[in-house]
This record gives sequence, structure tokens and C-alpha cells, in this order.
Amino acid sequence: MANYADFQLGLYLAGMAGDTPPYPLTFAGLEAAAEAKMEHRLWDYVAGGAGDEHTQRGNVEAFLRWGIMPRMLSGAAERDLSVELFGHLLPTPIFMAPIGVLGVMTDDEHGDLAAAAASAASGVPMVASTLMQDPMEDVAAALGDTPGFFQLYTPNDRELAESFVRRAETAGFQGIVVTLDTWTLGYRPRDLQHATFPQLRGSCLVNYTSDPVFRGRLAVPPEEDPAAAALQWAMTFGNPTLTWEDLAWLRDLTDLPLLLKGICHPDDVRRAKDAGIDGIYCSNHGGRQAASAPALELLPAVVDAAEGMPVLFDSGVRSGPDVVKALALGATAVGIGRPYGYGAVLGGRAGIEFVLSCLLAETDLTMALNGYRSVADLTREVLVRT
Ligand SMILES: Cc1cc2nc3c(=O)[nH]c(=O)nc-3n(C[C@H](O)[C@H](O)[C@H](O)COP(=O)(O)O)c2cc1C
Ligand SMILES: O=C(O)C(=O)c1ccccc1
Repeated sequence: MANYADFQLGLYLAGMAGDTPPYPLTFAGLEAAAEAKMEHRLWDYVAGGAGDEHTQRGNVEAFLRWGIMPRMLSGAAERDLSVELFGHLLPTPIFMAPIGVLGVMTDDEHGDLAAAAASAASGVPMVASTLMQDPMEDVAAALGDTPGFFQLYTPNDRELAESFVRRAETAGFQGIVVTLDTWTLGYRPRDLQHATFPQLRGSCLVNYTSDPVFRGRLAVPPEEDPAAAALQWAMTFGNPTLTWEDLAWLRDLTDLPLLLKGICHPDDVRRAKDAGIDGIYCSNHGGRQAASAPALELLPAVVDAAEGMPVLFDSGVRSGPDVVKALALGATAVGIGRPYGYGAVLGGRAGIEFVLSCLLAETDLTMALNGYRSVADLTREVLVRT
């Protein structure tokens, strides 16, 4: 039983002693501070998205169309924010979504390790991207007792995919999240404008360049010719021909819980279930991939089709009330993307921990003041259309 509202009290007490909060307290504030600090092209890459960016704005607006029904005198003085996921009792219902350039978003260019350390300290799980600046083995080792998940971008080279999954298992990750919505890059005008594609410039490819299968595909070691390694990465990164028929192969790769990221249609949920998948991750990639793909609107039908199978959700979560709303619509756990990324930009591990603490304090207080004691209390009846 945790009381994240103590975090708020700590901010008041520190403020009265003359210490103002170290980082902004709102998403708008985080965005502005991160933009001011970041190299312009990387900022556009992280903050931007597909097309006219209506999709990512729509993600945020979708939350505003719901309100939370307040209930009084319900004895919510103590809250329990814990959830169970694949046999792990997690202290909070949020997790860090994979961010494939996190590695280069911190001053020291070890953003992946910063997130892993924040995960170890907070108990908030991290879904570690295939695209990291530190090898997955080091990241997994830094997670401490907090369960971590490895996000797989399935390359068009089966042996390489198999090597990634074997390494993730050996490293100690507790599940594999296969991202399906990025088999090719979305239409991103900001990045097209500056020709920004960090991985093509060699960033965050360490899981590839440290992999024996990938190295075996290169004529010269990546240390001697990084540009050739980046080109080889570009040729192997995505697999446009992957279909439902390949799921049996993916399933056979591991006994770990296997989740599919980017599933938003109930029929796709049922197909995943038939293929022996353990969890669904409903997301539109933060509005970065398919333009006009909704996310939150599709969550209830995904949850219904999942029939009890865990459903993770991300895209547009910016505040504690957003976390509560996604849980009330049936998510088992709620993913945070850009907000913790901006925390990483502003303060590395400390910045991430601060952003997560703010989100959790606000989630906790939203439940408290509206009269809900546990995540189990958050059902669809809690929400009202506004
Ligand atoms: C800069 C950036 C890089 C991302 N890289 C990955 C990635 O490597 N793998 C992946 O599955 N999703 C990736 N995503 C998508 C996130 O996991 C998540 O779906 C999205 O950020 C959620 O939306 P939000 O940013 O509005 O919270 C990335 C998102 C951002 C902003
Ligand atoms: O930028 C992204 O959202 C992302 O996940 C990605 C990373 C590298 C190549 C393609 C997509």
C-alpha cells in the first residue's frame, strides 16, 4: 500500500524551505523545457509524428472526452495502485513505453541505463526498445528487482530475430513485446524536412552491432565501418512480409510472455489469442506511424475481445486522470511515452523518476478525491462522457 500523495507534501515542504521543484510539473512545462534544451532535429523527431500531427493531438483530446465520476464518503483514505501482470505484482499501474532514441536523449547518451535505473528505483517497469545505445544485457542488469520487457522490432532476418529473443531471455527480461505497427516508417514531415533518422546516422544500434548474427552479416566489423553497419541495419530492420502465418514461428521462439504492440481491432485480438499470444498492447505508436489511427477509442473493444488476457495501452497519456481513464476503460497497465522521455532529457534518471512520481501522485490523488480505493474499483461505470 503506497501513498504517492506524500510526494506532493514533500514538494510543498521543500518549496517552503526555498527549494522550487527541480523540473516542470505539467506536460506542457516538460515539453517547453525539453524543446529549449534539445538539439532542434532530435526535438522534432521525438515531439513530432505522422502527417499533420492530428493523430497525436487526437490521442490527447480523446482523454478529454471522458470525465471521472466523483463518489463521496467511500473511505478512500488509503489507496492501492498495484496491478498484477504475468504473475508479477507491480506497485503501480504504469510502465515506460519503448523509446528507440532514449539512448541519445540524455546528456551522457546513456538514456537507456537511466531509464533502467529509474525503473529499479520506482518499480515502474521499462519496455526496453530494440533500438538502444546500451546493450540489452547491461540494461536488464540495471533493472534490479523490477521486471523488464524487451521490445522486438522483428528484422527480415529470422536468425537475427532469434538471436535477439535468446539474448533477451538470457539477460533476464520477463516478456517480449513485438511491435507490429512499424514495419516501415510513417510519413513524418518534420523528419523529412531535416532528413532526421537517428539510427541511419548510427545512433542506438548497439543491440545490432553487439549481436553475433548481425556482425556475421558485415564484411568489416561495425567499429571499423559504422556507416556500413547502419546501412545493413536499414536493410534488415523491418519485415514488410510478416503476416499472421509467421506468428507460430514467433510464438515458438520463447516461453516468456509474448505481447503484440499495435493491435487495435477486436478481430486481431482474437487472432492473436488463437496464435497463443499472452498479451495485447493497444497503441497507435503515439501518432507517429499510421495517420488517423485512433487509440483510446478502440481500447474498450480490444479489452472485450481479449476476454481477460492482459491489455496494455499507450498513446496520449499525459496526466494522472489519463491513467485513471485508461484503467477504467479496461487497460491492465498504462504506458507512458514522451512524458518520461522529456524527463530523461531534462535530468536523466532523476528527471525520469520525477516525471513518474508526478504522474503517480496525480493518479493517486485523482483516485482518492473521486473516491476509488483500488484499480479494481476503476470500471467503465466510473467514466462519464463530457
Ligand atoms: C521518440 C520515440 C521513439 C519511439 N520508439 C519506439 C520503439 O523503439 N519501439 C516501439 O515499439 N515504440 C516506440 N515508440 C512509441 C512508444 O512506445 C509509444 O507507443 C508512444 O510514445 C506512446 O505515445 P505518447 O508518446 O503519446 O505517450 C517511440 C515513441 C517516441 C516518442
Ligand atoms: O520513431 C519511432 O517511433 C520508432 O519507433 C522507430 C524507430 C526507428 C525506426 C523506425 C521507427
